[in-house]
Amino acid sequence: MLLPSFRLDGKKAIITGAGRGIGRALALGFSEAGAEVILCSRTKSELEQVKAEIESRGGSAAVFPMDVTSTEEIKQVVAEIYQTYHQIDILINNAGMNIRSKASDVTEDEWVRIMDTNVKSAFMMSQAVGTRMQENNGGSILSVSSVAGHVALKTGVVYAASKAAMIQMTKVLAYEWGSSGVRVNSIGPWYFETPLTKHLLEDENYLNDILAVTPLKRVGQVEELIGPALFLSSEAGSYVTGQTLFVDGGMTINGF
Ligand SMILES: NC(=O)C1=CN([C@@H]2O[C@H](COP(=O)(O)OP(=O)(O)OC[C@H]3O[C@@H](n4cnc5c(N)ncnc54)[C@H](OP(=O)(O)O)[C@@H]3O)[C@@H](O)[C@H]2O)C=CC1
Ligand SMILES: C[C@H](O)[C@@H]1OC(=O)[C@H](O)[C@@H]1O
Repeated sequence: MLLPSFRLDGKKAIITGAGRGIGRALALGFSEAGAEVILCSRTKSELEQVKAEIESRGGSAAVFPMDVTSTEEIKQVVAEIYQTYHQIDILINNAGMNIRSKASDVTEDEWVRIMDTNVKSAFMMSQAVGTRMQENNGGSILSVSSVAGHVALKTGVVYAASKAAMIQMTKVLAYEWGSSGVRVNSIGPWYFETPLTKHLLEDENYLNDILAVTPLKRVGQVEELIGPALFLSSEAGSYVTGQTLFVDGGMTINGF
């Protein structure tokens, strides 16, 4: 059998920010691929809705509310998850936010909130889960960065710095943990329709600006991230680590 498997049967996957948007789509997709998904975010009601949707489709999910900006909460909830599951095979660091200020207007509070939510959380989750993966038989960590971590956008310098940090963190964790069978990768989306971007994409002029630099001439649908994420998290990506796959409709290749 030459074809690799995208199936995740018997695998256990933690997904942060799973209550809506990209995280919800990945939770539904990874469940359909056979994984037992562990749903984390602050809003328990959203997580319960996703759990119910997964179960209605015959899948299995658990809700573990968590504020990823709290390192203590990460340590406590990850310990609780391991008491229940004993082994985690996949971690998706998806939780994130943005405050789109001009550089000259950025406040220290904005810096802290964005950096804590987007990149400190991803590192602390990776450390809490990745060190346990090394003691078991390895695993896969996937962080959701952004094209903003690779090219200059008008969506905020702090957000861009946080997403660029995720890309470099991916490389160094992959470098340190490869020998113990832990693969570490990222995906870098361009615009996808989610609650985070809905108000932006409803602005016709802003949408036209996006389409003007997007070779595929459309924004992405969250379901289109499931395949790339599955590839990097499953046996199909077994020899891929330290990489960032931009899922961007061609936006990052743009020149003139
Ligand atoms: N949509 C897009 O176009 C793009 C998105 N991205 C990235 O994708 C990821 C998901 O974005 P998207 O789905 O659009 O965003 P949404 O705002 O739709 O969802 C964000 C998710 O993260 C969770 N979250 C936010 N803060 C915290 C926190 N402190 N602790 C735990 N969970 C938290 C939210 O739940 P709750 O508020 O209940 O905690 C929610 O489930 C982000 O990292 C974003 O930067 C990257 C490129 C493009
Ligand atoms: C492509 C970016 O990541 C996108 O831009 C924004 O303003 C949102 O924060 C999205 O993340």
